[in-house]
Amino acid sequence: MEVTVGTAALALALLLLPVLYERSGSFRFFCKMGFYNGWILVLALVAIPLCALRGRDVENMKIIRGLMQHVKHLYGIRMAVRGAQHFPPRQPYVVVSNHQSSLDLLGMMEVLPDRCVPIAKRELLYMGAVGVACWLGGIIFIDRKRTHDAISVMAEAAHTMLSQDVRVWVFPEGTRNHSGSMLPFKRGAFHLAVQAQVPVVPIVISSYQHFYSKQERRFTAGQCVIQVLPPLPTRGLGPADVPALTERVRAAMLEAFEALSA
Ligand SMILES: CCCCCCCCCCCCCCC(=O)SCCNC(=O)CCNC(=O)[C@H](O)C(C)(C)COP(=O)(O)OP(=O)(O)OC[C@H]1O[C@@H](n2cnc3c(N)ncnc32)[C@H](O)[C@@H]1OP(=O)(O)O
Ligand SMILES: CCCCCCCC/C=C\CCCCCCCC(=O)OC[C@@H](O)COP(=O)(O)O
Repeated sequence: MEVTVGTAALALALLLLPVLYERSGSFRFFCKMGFYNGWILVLALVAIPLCALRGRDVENMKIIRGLMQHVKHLYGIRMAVRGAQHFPPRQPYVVVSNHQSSLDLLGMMEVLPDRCVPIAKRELLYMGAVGVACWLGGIIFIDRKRTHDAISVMAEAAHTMLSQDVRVWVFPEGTRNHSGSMLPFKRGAFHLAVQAQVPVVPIVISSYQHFYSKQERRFTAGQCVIQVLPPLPTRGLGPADVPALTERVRAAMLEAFEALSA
């Protein structure tokens, strides 16, 4: 008898789910975000054996990028890339981009250059299969609670960039920012570029506000623009130039962000 009641309750709940999905925006939002994270987990499980053939290697980012590129279609997100001609050919550089949400992964994978790895918070490493896939992809992990260690990792990255022809992608805001603008930039990416004497390539992802809002629990189909801005050279610059370089790049990115998101 208990089993029958339980089964009936479960069946009723399952029948109600599509109604709830149709009627409740919040429920839809959580389903979509849950699926996003779950699907990335599944993709990571696919990526691991493929990447493991090479071991930890930045070339594995091509596999990760390839596996991620269909995800935007599942959500009806159209992405337009502008300014791709600004990527310097055949040399290391530091990409800096704004960071609104974990959806930025979609934009990143849309334009991620070959041999380019993100710098990520250490916590990602502990996300099960996702962490393993990131590690195999050569992603550089930093402990944000230990400034000194993070700076050492960045200094090491400057050597790796030059010795192994690697590009690095940094979110200089240092955290996701849903405010509709940009946080002040941390200077790590710019120290890195100056230490390696490589250009900074700013990338701006337009606001998601018209199709995605965490606060309002709204997530519909939509469109976003990914704008690659002209690179800024750092040859001849030293540590004293880093604050001005940081502000210059932020000002250019903010201007582009406001224009793209208007
Ligand atoms: C198929 C599916 C598979 C899986 C799916 C694939 C997943 C892809 C994953 C993508 C991951 C993306 C993840 C993104 C993130 O995790 S964002 C968060 C982590 N990133 C950052 O934090 C980068 C930005 N932060 C910085 O640059 C910081 O400066 C940092 C280096 C981290 C240090 O931060 P903090 O402790 O807060 O200190 P300050 O920024 O205040 O800096 C202190 C002073 O040190 C100077 N400084 C900074 N860096 C350097 C350096 N490299 N060399 C020398 N000096 C440095 C800085 O200027 C400060 O001094 P002043 O105040 O300027 O005098
Ligand atoms: C054994 C443990 C199992 C744990 C399983 C967890 C499963 C999680 C599955 C998928 C997660 C997909 C993660 C996508 C990565 C998004 C990158 C990102 O956006 O990181 C945020 C970081 O930039 C800034 O972090 P904060 O805004 O400071 O916070």
